[in-house]
Amino acid sequence: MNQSKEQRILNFVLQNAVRGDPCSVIDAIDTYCSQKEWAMNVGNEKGLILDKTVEEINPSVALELGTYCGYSAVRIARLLKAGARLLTVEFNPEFAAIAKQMIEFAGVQDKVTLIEGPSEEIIPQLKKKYEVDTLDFVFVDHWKDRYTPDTILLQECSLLRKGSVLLADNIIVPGAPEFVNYIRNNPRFQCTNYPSHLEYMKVQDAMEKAVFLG
Ligand SMILES: CCNc1ncnc2c1ncn2[C@@H]1O[C@H](/C=C/CNC(=O)c2cc(-c3ccc(F)cc3)cc(O)c2O)[C@@H](O)[C@H]1O
Ligand SMILES: [Mg+2]
Repeated sequence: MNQSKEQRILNFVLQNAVRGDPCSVIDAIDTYCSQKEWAMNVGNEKGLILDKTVEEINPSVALELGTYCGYSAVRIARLLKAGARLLTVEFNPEFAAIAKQMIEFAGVQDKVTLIEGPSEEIIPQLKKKYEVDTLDFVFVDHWKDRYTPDTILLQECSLLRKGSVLLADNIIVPGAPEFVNYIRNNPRFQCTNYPSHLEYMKVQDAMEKAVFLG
């Protein structure tokens, strides 16, 4: 059975990155996906916006919706302080298996809890099953039509506190118009738009930061 693109990305990392060096893993994925096969990793340009947001917040507990191959999980986890943790949710078993290996190779597995399952099922479990009180940071990068329902679900589950920060990818491409409308017209969120480009392309994209006001 021939390999998947995600398997080819992982193989390229295993052969070209340095075990235990998250930056080499990030660079290897970006090299492969810009030169060989495009893939929907947040990439290096939007990745820098993600880095700056994570560094500004310095979260103790972070959540990612949509792990895919683990590129942004490695990006986030490498910046977390001692004792801080990232919970990342992925419902495709094949992608979860790839991401698990990617996270372990990068050496950030002690900071990352990869949870296999759909976000709508996992979010309500975070408090009791995953011992989360509230989330300091949420990176939203899964199905674009799920951004709004999951943002509402996070609020319903009392997982956001005054100052919790959401950062959403792909505001322009593929776009999340319903989410943009919801979050920018919601008085409980303070929004900031960060224009950028689609990963590995010259196409315009953007990220949206939304601070929960409590
Ligand atoms: C059902 C909702 N709940 C979910 N719970 C857990 N994991 C979920 C969920 N949804 C999706 N996922 C996973 O998140 C990932 C999906 C991400 C969706 N992202 C995109 O579609 C996307 C697409 C593009 C893109 C841009 C331009 C194109 F021409 C083509 C594609 C760029 C991006 O940066 C993207 O993030 C997958 O790994 C999927 O299995
Ligand atoms: Mg994305």
